[in-house]
Amino acid sequence: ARLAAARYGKDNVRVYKVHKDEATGTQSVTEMTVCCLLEGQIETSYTEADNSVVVATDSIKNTIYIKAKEHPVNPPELYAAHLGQHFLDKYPHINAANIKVIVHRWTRINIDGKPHPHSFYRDGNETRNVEARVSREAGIELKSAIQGLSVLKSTGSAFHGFVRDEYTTLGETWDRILSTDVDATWNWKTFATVADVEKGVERFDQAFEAARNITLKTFAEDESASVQNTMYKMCEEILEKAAEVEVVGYSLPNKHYFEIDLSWHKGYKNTGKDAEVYAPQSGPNGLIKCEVARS
Ligand SMILES: O=c1[nH]c(=O)c2nn[nH]c2[nH]1
Repeated sequence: ARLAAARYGKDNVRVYKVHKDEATGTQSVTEMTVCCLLEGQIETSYTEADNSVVVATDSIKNTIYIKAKEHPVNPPELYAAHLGQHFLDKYPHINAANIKVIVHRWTRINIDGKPHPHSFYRDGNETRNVEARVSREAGIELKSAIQGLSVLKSTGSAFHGFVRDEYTTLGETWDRILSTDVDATWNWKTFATVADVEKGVERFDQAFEAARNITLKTFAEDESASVQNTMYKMCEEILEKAAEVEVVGYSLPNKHYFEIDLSWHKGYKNTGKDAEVYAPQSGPNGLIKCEVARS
């Protein structure tokens, strides 16, 4: 037998960092969950119980905290680049670091119309994520994402004209509920160094805001003919907005809401244009994926 692939490290490292603006007394907080997996000349730790090549996962966890102390944790793309590059700079036998940063939402609470200086609430399970691969071979590869942004529209969605054959029972509809959990990703051009990531660093927050706003606006305003077509429009707009992004992808579950025929009860009308009471489905769900690149 031979070792075909190997990477190891620490997962589920929860990190919180506060920034205190002395001048205004305003405090800002960031909470994230980090995974960091290393690759390199570590084969003998698997094949020969040679631990001399192992940077302990406990040390990797410590490094995640130290780098959060030494460097900004925002944007997460910059923190991930600093963290990954550290392992290449410190350990000659480590050739790649695979990092995932999941940033949780702490949104500032507005009290009587005024933003509170140090109080926040979790407005949804949506997260902002970054996956970074920092390697000697390729440099810094960054993939940003929005995950878990649940949306629903009560109309403005249709689905008709699809294949009808002996396997088809689904009726055509010109007016349906559309609901999904947004999983949007955008891949950046490769950065050669951390300095290159740092130069024009505002690009990352701008792309995140653009991707989130385009997703919500297109979802709301598009007279959707299908999940496929609506998500394609989102990708086109994000590519247009973010010059240094090479590929945009979406993976959208179609979370179905079924009409309930209540005509058995006193002839109640509750289907088609009279539908008001629906049965939200936990599964099965449609799952529609795409990746869109520049032509
Ligand atoms: O938007 C949709 N796309 C599909 O491919 C599909 N299949 N069933 N319902 C669907 N809705």
